[in-house]
Amino acid sequence: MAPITVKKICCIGAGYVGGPTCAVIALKCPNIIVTIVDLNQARIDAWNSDNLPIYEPGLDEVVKARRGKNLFFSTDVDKAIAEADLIFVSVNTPTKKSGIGAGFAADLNYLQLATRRIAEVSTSSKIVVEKSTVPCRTAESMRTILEANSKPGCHFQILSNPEFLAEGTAIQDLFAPDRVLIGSLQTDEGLDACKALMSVYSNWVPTERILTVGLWSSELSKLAANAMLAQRISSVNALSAICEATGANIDEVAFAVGKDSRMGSKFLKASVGFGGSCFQKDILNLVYLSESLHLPEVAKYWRAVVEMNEYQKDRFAHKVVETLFNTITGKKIAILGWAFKKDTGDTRESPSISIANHFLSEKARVTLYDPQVTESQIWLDLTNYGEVPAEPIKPHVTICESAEEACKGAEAIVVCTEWDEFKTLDWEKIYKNCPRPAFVFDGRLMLDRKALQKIGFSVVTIGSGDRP
Ligand SMILES: NC(=O)c1ccc[n+]([C@@H]2O[C@H](COP(=O)([O-])OP(=O)(O)OC[C@H]3O[C@@H](n4cnc5c(N)ncnc54)[C@H](O)[C@@H]3O)[C@@H](O)[C@H]2O)c1
Ligand SMILES: O=c1ccn([C@@H]2O[C@H](COP(=O)(O)OP(=O)(O)O[C@H]3O[C@H](CO)[C@@H](O)[C@H](O)[C@H]3O)[C@@H](O)[C@H]2O)c(=O)[nH]1
Repeated sequence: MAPITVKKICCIGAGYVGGPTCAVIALKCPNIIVTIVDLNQARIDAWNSDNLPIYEPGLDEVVKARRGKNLFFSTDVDKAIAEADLIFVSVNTPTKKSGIGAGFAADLNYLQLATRRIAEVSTSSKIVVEKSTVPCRTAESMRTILEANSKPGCHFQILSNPEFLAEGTAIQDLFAPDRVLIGSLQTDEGLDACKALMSVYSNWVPTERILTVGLWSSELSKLAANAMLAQRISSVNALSAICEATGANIDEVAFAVGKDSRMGSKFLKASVGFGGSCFQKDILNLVYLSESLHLPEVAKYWRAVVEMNEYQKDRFAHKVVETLFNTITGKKIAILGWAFKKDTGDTRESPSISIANHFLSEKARVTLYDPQVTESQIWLDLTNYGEVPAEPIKPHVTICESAEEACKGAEAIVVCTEWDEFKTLDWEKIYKNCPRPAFVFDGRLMLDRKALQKIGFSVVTIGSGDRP
């Protein structure tokens, strides 16, 4: 059979993954027409404007370079599907909120609706690529849906091509990925489809970095990668508690451990806990998968990674209360950083949310500052998207335009996100405007502890105890 040439790509889902990934494909493959579609009109309007819907360093330049040339954003989902030879399905797969598996299993409703739409509007054969993170063997149900609803003569090949980009570094991750993983059925048709997708990536990714495996291995590798990354953070965070109790220092321990070439130094930064839309969701998904496969010990093992993360967030919030002489009622507490990590405006599962809720439940007055998160997003998070009434908390929360404003008069300054600008704040000036004793809680181990102590602050850091 002649090799399949990909000329038109459709990406369903213009979110944190679909947008950047397919914008980079458009940049690197000027001969391919890439159309990114979404049902959300406001999101598509933003992609077509000067104010992109997500903040990601380097993304503006990529989009501006190709938009209107071979990169298009549209809500006309059906047209883009019908015209494409290859379709990325990059829709959200959140944790189920109700029904069987609630709180653990992935909600595959968006994925299945998109799949059904592909079958219904396609008048020619297509390669359908699972880009969303899904449980192992999802491709099988996608195939059943496609085959049951397709028109005569339309054939679909399904590939798994999970995305490994991290927010905040998405563009550099996409430009130079550690690997691109493609899973396919090991049939002639499956392998041909795999070659077609490889030909897209090989426009910029070295061949040795494009890994081809079976479908189920590819699906499971994505969950496995996230579970093992999160496990490292929970391990280092568990050790941070031992450091605080013994006088050891977690940065020193992590440095020493990470020097072992079998382990490596990355992803060993103790913190207030991991956040983001993926780690917790994907581990819970793995827990559910393990339970469904009657592997309770395996499920218990992975669940502990999430439990340790909850413990770390609670432990940090408790430490603030304890240090402020066991009460923060009526006290002003400044939270610096609302995003789940620096260089993104994304707040999904951000530890700042749990920590702020903890302070509010203790009746503190909370001031907040984040350089990228909008005030309306902060309110959505604080009210759990409208599930918690805003009125009772409104008088206790102030969202500020700068870190300095948030810190003015605060009895404690709590750093929750490692934004670079927090390192270079005018800490002397901030100190002058704080009541005494003035506390800084560094939940990211990012500030110069000695310099702050010299100014007069009492500094409490995750993973370093007071014992000499
Ligand atoms: N965010 C990340 O860093 C990241 C990284 C790797 C993988 N992933 C995975 O990628 C997937 C997408 O994540 P995201 O963060 O981009 O989600 P997102 O919520 O930002 O974007 C998903 C988009 O899909 C749209 N959508 C849903 N159903 C649709 C349909 N039937 N037709 C058209 N549009 C539809 C939604 O409106 C939304 O805009 C998830 O499975 C996630 O686990 C995310
Ligand atoms: O040493 C570390 C590293 C990270 N974090 C925290 O862990 C969370 C996740 O960080 P990161 O993994 O950098 O960002 P994500 O965008 O969530 O990316 C993860 O999740 C994506 C979605 O599946 C995957 O594609 C990526 O490979 C995977 O790194 C954040 O709250 C970080 O602050 C730490 O606390 N310590």
